[in-house]
Amino acid sequence: MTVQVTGIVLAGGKSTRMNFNKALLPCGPVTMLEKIVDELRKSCTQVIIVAGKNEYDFRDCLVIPDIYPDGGPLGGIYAGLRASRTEYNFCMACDMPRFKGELVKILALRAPGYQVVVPQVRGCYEPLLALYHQSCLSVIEEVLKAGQRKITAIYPYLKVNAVTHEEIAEKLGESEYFLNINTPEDWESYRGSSF
Ligand SMILES: Nc1nc2c(ncn2[C@@H]2O[C@H](COP(=O)(O)OP(=O)(O)OP(=O)(O)O)[C@@H](O)[C@H]2O)c(=O)[nH]1
Repeated sequence: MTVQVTGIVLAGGKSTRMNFNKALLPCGPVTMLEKIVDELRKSCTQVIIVAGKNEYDFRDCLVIPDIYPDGGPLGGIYAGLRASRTEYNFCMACDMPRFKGELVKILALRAPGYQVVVPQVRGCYEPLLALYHQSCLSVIEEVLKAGQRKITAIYPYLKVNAVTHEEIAEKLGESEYFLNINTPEDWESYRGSSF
């Protein structure tokens, strides 16, 4: 990997649709959050969990609260970047059980010269599975202060490198690394396939 990367997991959501904290859903013997942190450790120098008001007890991880209450995932990215010591940071949701740490290395190779490196799956950005440079902070702050919560609202102001799913799959193999779980139905379907 050409650049050092901090892994930032956003785990401060309300999990309203699941009606149970998604980070704590069991994936085999561990929770979904533990599974993700283990994968991030394969590629990242440090892992930060932005917990919002939730409480997590993780050794070897920095667990921090949000800075913007009700800032949503964009606010979580902001808090994570503020706490990080590396220029590039891989920010992701806590509800993506098929995530592979190798993805961070694939995106990091494409980072030099860009502020955001984001997978594009079937033409759509995956903004909660992307690299963000520290220099995004001022734009994120402006967008949050303007009351916007959509992560992609920051993209028009930044140098964004979109990496297609096909390019990623060439290196990672065909996997649903971008799958995210929101509802009990999503969870049942995921469990019905495999961990
Ligand atoms: N730190 C932080 N993370 C958040 C916040 N809101 C959402 N997230 C995280 O961002 C990711 C995507 O969140 P969503 O699935 O859109 O929202 P959610 O609140 O978790 O779930 P719903 O209430 O069902 O919409 C998840 O990993 C959440 O834990 C927030 O305000 N702060």
